[in-house]
Amino acid sequence: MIKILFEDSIPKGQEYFAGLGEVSSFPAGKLTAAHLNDVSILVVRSTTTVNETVLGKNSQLEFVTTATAGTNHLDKAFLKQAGIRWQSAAGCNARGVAEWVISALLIADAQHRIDLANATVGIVGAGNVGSMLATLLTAMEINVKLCDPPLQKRGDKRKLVTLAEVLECDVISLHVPFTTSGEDATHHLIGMAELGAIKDHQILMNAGRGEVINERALKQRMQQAAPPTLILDVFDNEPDIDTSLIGYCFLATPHIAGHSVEGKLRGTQMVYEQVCSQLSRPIEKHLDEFLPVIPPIIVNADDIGPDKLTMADWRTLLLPIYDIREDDKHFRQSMAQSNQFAALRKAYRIRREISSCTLSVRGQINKHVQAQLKAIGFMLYEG
Ligand SMILES: NC(=O)c1ccc[n+]([C@@H]2O[C@H](COP(=O)([O-])OP(=O)(O)OC[C@H]3O[C@@H](n4cnc5c(N)ncnc54)[C@H](O)[C@@H]3O)[C@@H](O)[C@H]2O)c1
Ligand SMILES: O=C(O)[C@H](O)[C@H](O)COP(=O)(O)O
Repeated sequence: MIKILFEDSIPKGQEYFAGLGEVSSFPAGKLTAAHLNDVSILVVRSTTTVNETVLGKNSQLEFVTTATAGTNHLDKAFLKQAGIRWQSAAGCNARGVAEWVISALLIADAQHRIDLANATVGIVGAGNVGSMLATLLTAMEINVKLCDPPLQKRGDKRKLVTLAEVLECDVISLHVPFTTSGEDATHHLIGMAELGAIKDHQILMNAGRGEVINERALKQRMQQAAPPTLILDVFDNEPDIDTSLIGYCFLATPHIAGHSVEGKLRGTQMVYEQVCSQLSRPIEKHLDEFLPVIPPIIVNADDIGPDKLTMADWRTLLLPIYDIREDDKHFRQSMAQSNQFAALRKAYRIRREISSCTLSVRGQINKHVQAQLKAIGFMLYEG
């Protein structure tokens, strides 16, 4: 019987994989060659590095998949040379990250760090996360600029701008993978020169990978006069991060931007389907079976406009679904006691996405507002 090994941080892993073979799990981040005896299929998340050191001379492994968007924990060159196929859960948590950015920007607007209604958000990386973020911001009628040289070279039809143009935007939001080779490598993409160009009226956000910003240069910049507003979800060298960086952040969270219930379960669903395909088995499990239903959210039309949605209206609608300040507060308090980065991530709370929420509006809202609410992802109850 085929052996499937999965990381124990994969939500509903047992429920999804049971029946597809001889299934077992290993503790997140603690994979050893001993776990891999006769294993053909390995399913991980980003805290498990998969390389020659871990796999050793395992000849049985045929397929590795990660229930995450990022793939920098997989040594792709080694896997190719060893003849082991790999896949990822591309796009699984794009909405979760985009909603994290929007929650942060609504707080920054409330605290007069930015005038969001008149701001331009520059997005570096126009892939799944960057595109989702652009869609949601556009629904809120906020200007966006997208920068993605690799996609530009591949003929992407959207209007894409340079990194220099993004560095002039009111918000600079990073959504690139961590890469170390090629002309578009992202390691320290934001270094001394770029940080010097970012002024105190601007916001710098990173929910990509910590290594994309040169943290030494970042700390220097934050110690200089007129530093920008800094919002970080990811850090260099996780989980052993430089905790002093948190003190420079307006908002900081422990790499949970994509940890919505939907984002994580979508990841499991995607890798499950890949394993089914690998084994030529039918897909019998579906996401809806595992997603708890949320009661409708009821708002009064008068409390949200009703003819035009302001940033205050968006706060009324969106912060009850996800308020980043709760994660920021918990992160700061926990890290002040000891470095609990990994533990905080493991025990992350239940957080739902806008697109799982039905909105029931009491009273009349115009067609334009209805369209905006749908465009940001709400299901509208029209009973
Ligand atoms: N914080 C979180 O919870 C979280 C969640 C999801 C993804 N991520 C990170 O964000 C990254 C992006 O996620 P995604 O799902 O959008 O991935 P994606 O692969 O869909 O998109 C990444 C985009 O970045 C572009 N890119 C690569 N190098 C670039 C460069 N030098 N300049 C500008 N653009 C560049 C690529 O062309 C691609 O379009 C992931 O690789 C992962 O590391 C973090
Ligand atoms: O790359 C991704 O998909 C996200 O960064 C994701 O949160 C990473 O996976 P995790 O460390 O949560 O297992």
